[in-house]
Amino acid sequence: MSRERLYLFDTTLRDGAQTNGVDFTLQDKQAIAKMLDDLGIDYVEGGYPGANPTDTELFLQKPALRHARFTAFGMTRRPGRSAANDPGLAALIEAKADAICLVAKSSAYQVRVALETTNDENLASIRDSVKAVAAVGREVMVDCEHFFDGYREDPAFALACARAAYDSGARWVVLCDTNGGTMPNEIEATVREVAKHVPGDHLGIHAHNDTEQAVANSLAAVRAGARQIQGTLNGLGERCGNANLCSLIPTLKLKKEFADAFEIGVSEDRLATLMQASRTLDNMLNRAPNRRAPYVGESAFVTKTGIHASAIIKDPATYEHVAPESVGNRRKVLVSDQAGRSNVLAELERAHIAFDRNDPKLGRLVEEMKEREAAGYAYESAAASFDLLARRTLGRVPEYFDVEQFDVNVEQRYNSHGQRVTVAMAVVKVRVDGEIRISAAEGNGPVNALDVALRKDLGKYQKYIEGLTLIDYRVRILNGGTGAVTRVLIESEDEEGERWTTIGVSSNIIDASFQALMDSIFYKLVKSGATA
Ligand SMILES: CC(=O)SCCNC(=O)CCNC(=O)[C@H](O)C(C)(C)COP(=O)(O)OP(=O)(O)OC[C@H]1O[C@@H](n2cnc3c(N)ncnc32)[C@H](O)[C@@H]1OP(=O)(O)O
Ligand SMILES: CC(=O)C(=O)O
Repeated sequence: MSRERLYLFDTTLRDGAQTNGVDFTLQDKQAIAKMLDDLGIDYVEGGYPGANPTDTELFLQKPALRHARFTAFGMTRRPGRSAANDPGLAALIEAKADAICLVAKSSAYQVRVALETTNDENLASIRDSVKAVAAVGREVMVDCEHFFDGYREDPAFALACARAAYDSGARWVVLCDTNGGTMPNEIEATVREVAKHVPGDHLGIHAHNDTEQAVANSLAAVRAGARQIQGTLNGLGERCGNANLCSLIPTLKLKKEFADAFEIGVSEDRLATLMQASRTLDNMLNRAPNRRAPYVGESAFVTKTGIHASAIIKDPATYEHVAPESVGNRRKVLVSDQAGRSNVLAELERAHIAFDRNDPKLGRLVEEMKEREAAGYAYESAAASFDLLARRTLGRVPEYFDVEQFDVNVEQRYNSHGQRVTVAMAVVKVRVDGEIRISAAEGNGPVNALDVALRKDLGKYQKYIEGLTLIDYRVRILNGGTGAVTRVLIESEDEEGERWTTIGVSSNIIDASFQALMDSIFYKLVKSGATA
């Protein structure tokens, strides 16, 4: 059975740039355009030439794309002006773009209130603008702004706007749920009606996510006949965002209903780079990735419960709707108080710690881990500490050194300039190979002072920890009041760039930090193959 072509239009660089907190540089836009092209997107909307210097420059230096049509966005001519005499339209026509997407009002209310003109003038503006762009040989499409709200209020006028665009030569008439409040059933019914007047293979959908249904609305429009979907990477976009292409693309590729009926420009190989694309965008914008994002989020294929883990190990399909590798993600089985032997065995396997399923020590490890979790440990976030716990249960961690005593002091005093300063000092007494070593250090806080003193002189082990740095320190108070317990998580990195997290729990923050610091050093020694 032959499949119909469904076109993907990315507006990360235009609607995504309308997200508060997002500010692309020219170089960001060029790099993202290339990444979208590599992914197999059909249209990449770069921005609005003439609206700001970055976008104007982007369209002067049009990025060289191999597959995608580079698209410029802008308004139809202003009311009361001719198309030939409209500077905004002129800037669009002059832009180096393969396609031009014009935004036009398609709601009588918006025409009256926002444009302050008549319905007839709005229709004339659509016709004139589309013809002016088509006359210079560009592919033209029209974003019918507020289409669904407009159709609810005055279907004949909304349809007349869509028809004006199509009849004047628009390749695509894109129906926009601009305010993002339309429900999927209404989207489907409306697109079905519109498809009686404008052929479906000329209809597109642009959905906003204000009711968390932009993806569902886009799929509903496709069911009703639309053949172009507009969206953004990671769902960027004005207010609550646009339809998320990182959810839509795998759904279109992997879900039978769509995969059987449609072909998209993203190949299976490129689909496997989707998570990477999602992360690259987050990194560029300095945004923390959404762990719970479908398909590409860090938690999308994670399980921490014993019942699920035991089944996943037998067959991943028991608890996974698609294979994580298909989108470049991976399966993770975590160890926590919800875990059973299967989670623990999976984690041991990941850490290359040989453990016999029938070894009674496995039961002891699970029990000890659960007791510690009940006391406040959270091994799902501290795999290195779990690794040490498991090795210790097997008697495989040498007693490299012993801290016999430590002392931490925090003092506020005046410096020689008469300024009040807070100084932390730590002294650590360590026994290495039967020999006592005492080190002292100052730090910008008590934990820093303790860390520096502890790592100052570990005798024969010093060479293994020279490249060790602490890169993150997180504290959480687990229950308030006088009985509070402190959980400390420390992230470390070594000279090879490997990172690991260790944990400490105590009613005393210094003690909790000390446990996490010790685990970090011991983990590094084990990892380096140091012997006692
Ligand atoms: C739904 C969407 O996401 S649409 C995209 C929205 N994105 C942007 O607006 C970002 C880029 N915009 C800009 O840089 C500026 O708004 C510009 C350069 C386009 C225009 O700036 P200005 O000339 O200063 O106008 P301003 O922004 O104040 O107002 C927009 C004008 O466009 C008119 N307008 C709005 N939509 C349309 C349209 N589809 N066709 C014609 N004119 C329109 C408005 O009526 C308003 O006219 P007015 O100045 O006579 O009141
Ligand atoms: C065009 C557009 O971004 C919208 O109507 O939401």
